[in-house]
Amino acid sequence: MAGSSDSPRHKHKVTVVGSGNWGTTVAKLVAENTREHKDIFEEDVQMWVFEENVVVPSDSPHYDAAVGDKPQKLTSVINTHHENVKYLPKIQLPPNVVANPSLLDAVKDSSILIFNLPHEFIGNVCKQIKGHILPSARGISCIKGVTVTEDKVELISEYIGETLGIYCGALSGANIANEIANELWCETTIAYNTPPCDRRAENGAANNSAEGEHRDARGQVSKTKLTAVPDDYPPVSHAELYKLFDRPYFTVSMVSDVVGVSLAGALKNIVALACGFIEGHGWNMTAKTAVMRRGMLETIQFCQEFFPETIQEMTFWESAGWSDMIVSCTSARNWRYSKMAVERGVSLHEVERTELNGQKLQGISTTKEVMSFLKARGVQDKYPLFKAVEGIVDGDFKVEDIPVLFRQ
Ligand SMILES: NC(=O)C1=CN([C@@H]2O[C@H](COP(=O)(O)OP(=O)(O)OC[C@H]3O[C@@H](n4cnc5c(N)ncnc54)[C@H](O)[C@@H]3O)[C@@H](O)[C@H]2O)C=CC1
Ligand SMILES: O=C(CO)COP(=O)(O)O
Repeated sequence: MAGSSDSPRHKHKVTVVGSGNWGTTVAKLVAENTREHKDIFEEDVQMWVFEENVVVPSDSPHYDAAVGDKPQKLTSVINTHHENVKYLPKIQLPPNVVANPSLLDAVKDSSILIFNLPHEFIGNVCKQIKGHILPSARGISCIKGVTVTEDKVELISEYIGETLGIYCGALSGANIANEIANELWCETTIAYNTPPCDRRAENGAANNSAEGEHRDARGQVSKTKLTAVPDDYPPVSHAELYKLFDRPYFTVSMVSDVVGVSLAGALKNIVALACGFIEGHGWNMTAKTAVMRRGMLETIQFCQEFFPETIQEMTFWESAGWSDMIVSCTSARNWRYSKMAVERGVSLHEVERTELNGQKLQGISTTKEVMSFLKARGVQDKYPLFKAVEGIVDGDFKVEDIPVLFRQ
């Protein structure tokens, strides 16, 4: 019953969909919090693992001479040793992170779904779980990327929400997974617009209705009719999400601009590639800051051009904005490996294949998708840096020609 003062009968079951470098790190920090907030969340956190066979290295404390180099299921290694030896080695996971190779079983009855995998896989994952999740589930996307179909660009959170018929917010920030897994302090930004049908806590019980409409990323009334979070569950609003994600080493800032948080996180990967190319070519911080500045201008321009109703410029001063731009262009994977590609004179795909042990460079596909969208709209020349990055990836443009972009 709306407004009942009885404590909710259910707790939120949390599932992390994905178990790469960042997926496993987020599962770790969320599982630490579910243990501390047992009144709101079930303690165990399901982590869906794209199953594969792994060989535990002989220098790992989990190496078993009896097993030797025989490949073992990654889920079984994680559940036995509480370590993701492939994607987050040398980090102890809390025992309440439960690795699950079955996607449908991992999401079953979960009321909070955290999507955290490279963006190229989200379409297939959503296709599989559609119709198999709680209709009242709520999502948070930690994915940095966009979905482009012909001349339409969608935020990943928007795509997830529309495909699954749920509301989905976004988490993004200056976050290097290995640092956070080692509990080195940083900030992050979570964008979440509590749908009107869920606003019992904020509005004093009365207007929690069984289903309702909400506004999409463009500020329009969404075609998706939401099922409200039932009253026998704790609410899902800023307060609960803060408790789920904030750690002493992971400071969360809650905002409502899903567009700014999502697009800043996606587009900075294009700029990070440019900075890697620049440094690989032999230029240094002064050149890189010029590229960061230009990249941020094109990012803000993109947000204003395609999401003018909802974008909030203050978002670029959050961790998801300038902070992520700086960290990504100076120490993240897209920067590091694009620098290596230029230094070695090989393609980015080649470096990804040989150096990343299954991890993905999101900048490569994001550049392609964003450029295909801009070209379909005929506005690619308004984004000269993004265009140059595509040209360099394809071998049609030289790194040393980048300064030409800055001449009016
Ligand atoms: N690693 C980091 O420091 C950070 C990453 N992110 C973002 O988080 C998202 C996830 O990245 P990571 O966890 O770092 O991934 P990752 O690049 O470390 O790992 C790749 C993951 O993809 C999975 N995979 C491979 N083939 C698949 C398939 N066909 N279907 C489904 N999954 C498959 C692998 O099992 C693995 O879990 C990305 O959008 C990234 O931009 C955001 C902040 C920090
Ligand atoms: O998003 C990130 C830093 O905030 C991580 O970026 P990379 O995927 O390039 O490592």
